[in-house]
Amino acid sequence: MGEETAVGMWYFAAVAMAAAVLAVVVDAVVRRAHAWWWTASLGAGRRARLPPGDMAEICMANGRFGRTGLYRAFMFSSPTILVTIPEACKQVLMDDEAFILGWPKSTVTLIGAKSFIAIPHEEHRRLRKLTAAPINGLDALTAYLGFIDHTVVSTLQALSTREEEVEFLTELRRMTFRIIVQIFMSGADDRTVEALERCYTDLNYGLRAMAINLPGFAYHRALKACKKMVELLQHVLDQRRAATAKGFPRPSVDMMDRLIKVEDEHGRRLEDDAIIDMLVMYLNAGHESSGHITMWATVFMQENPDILAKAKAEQEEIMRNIPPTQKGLSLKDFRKMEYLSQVIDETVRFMSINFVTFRQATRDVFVNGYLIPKGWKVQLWFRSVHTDPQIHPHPNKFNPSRWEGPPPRAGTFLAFGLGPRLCPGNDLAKLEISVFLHHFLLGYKLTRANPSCRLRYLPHVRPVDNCLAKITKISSHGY
Ligand code: HEM
Repeated sequence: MGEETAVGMWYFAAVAMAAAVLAVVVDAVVRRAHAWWWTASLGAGRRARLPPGDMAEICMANGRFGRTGLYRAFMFSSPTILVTIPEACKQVLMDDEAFILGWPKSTVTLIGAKSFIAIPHEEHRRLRKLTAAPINGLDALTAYLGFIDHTVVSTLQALSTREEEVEFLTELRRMTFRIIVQIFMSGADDRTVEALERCYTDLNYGLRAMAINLPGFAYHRALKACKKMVELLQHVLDQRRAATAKGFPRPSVDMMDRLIKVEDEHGRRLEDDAIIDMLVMYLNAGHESSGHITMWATVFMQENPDILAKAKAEQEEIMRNIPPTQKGLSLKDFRKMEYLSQVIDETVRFMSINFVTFRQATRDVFVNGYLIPKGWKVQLWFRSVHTDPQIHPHPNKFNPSRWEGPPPRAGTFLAFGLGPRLCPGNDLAKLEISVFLHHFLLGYKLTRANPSCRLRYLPHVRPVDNCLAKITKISSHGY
């Protein structure tokens, strides 16, 4: 190497080093400027009560600042408190006066300004009571059990007769979508249901994507899907109103009927756009998570022969006790599925499909001794709670038996949330997932095309091949 080349290399290395140092210094200055900008107005007293953190755009909370459970950061252009421990999550989730929802604007645009994620407190309570009652509690769900059972059986039959491999997740999302559509707008024609289902695929990719409204971006496609969905739902609503005006009797009351008829204390009814936003939200929340969890529970059982054998034995026992005259499953049978229920709880813990949720403080609040200032956003990290070894020993082990015994301490299991915003579809979700697993365990096998397929984490964790697999019927077991 010539002397000149060596000098050149040293020079290059020195410049690179200086650039790196400068980047670190600029980064530190920007962090301090951020921190100063957002905290200066709080005054020294309130500032001193803030949780640790440095208002950087991304905060490596737990590791960097010790186990305080609350950290401050700067996310989605807002000063934010991240909450990662059960007691603090519980306090925030239970208090819907001090903490309203705080979803990013881009999410509200997609899900609807008149849906639960954006309507005022009182309106939320009123509409939640109306819509949650028909799907909450096992007695209310009796009305849907026959349809769920029938849909599951026909889905599995159809999948197992397909020569080629199928995208198991896609098929499950379709199945759970058909179930939620039946509950919310029974009798919708197949073309509308399929068109809506396609829209939801685009909507979901956009929900947790960067809000860039330019062709080629997921958010742009999601906005287009939303527009189409509103048109489709408006058409169904118009048809429903026209049929009612002509006096055609409805075979049974579904959620759309309830939303059309409901009146507030002044006798006012919901406008069409409010009904549509509610439908957009419920149809979305009502099928995506259930479809994903059904897939993961099936996959985990296939991957763990002991768990599969135990779950199958429980279902065989239930089958032995079903009288020959009974058609399909009953709620009594479902109540006996104790181990299967643990498998589902473990799947929702293990996958934390809804890994984070968003709130905003309406006033200064102290949580775990730290101040959450008025107006600041709050992110509740359910995944951190579910993977904390001090709460769930060996969190990376899929172990349904950890749910044996008394119910978990409040706040340690947040898969369905908690408090006034607790998922109103939790019983429905568990019922439909159980019915699917019941039939699957008794008669089918899943053979994945790419068992160690790479995962995609947003919007929900899933294999990139959507769980491409062959479904084989291995026994007819009474069905
Ligand atoms: C395994 C399946 C499911 C999981 C893991 C799940 C999870 C959750 C969680 C964590 C929340 C609370 C969010 C928060 O506090 O900000 C929630 C809310 C909600 N879920 Fe579910 N969910 C599931 C199935 C369903 C189903 C089947 C429905 C439809 C009937 C549904 C409808 C909703 C609605 C409407 C909300 C908003 C409630 C409100 O703001 O008052 N979910 N869900």
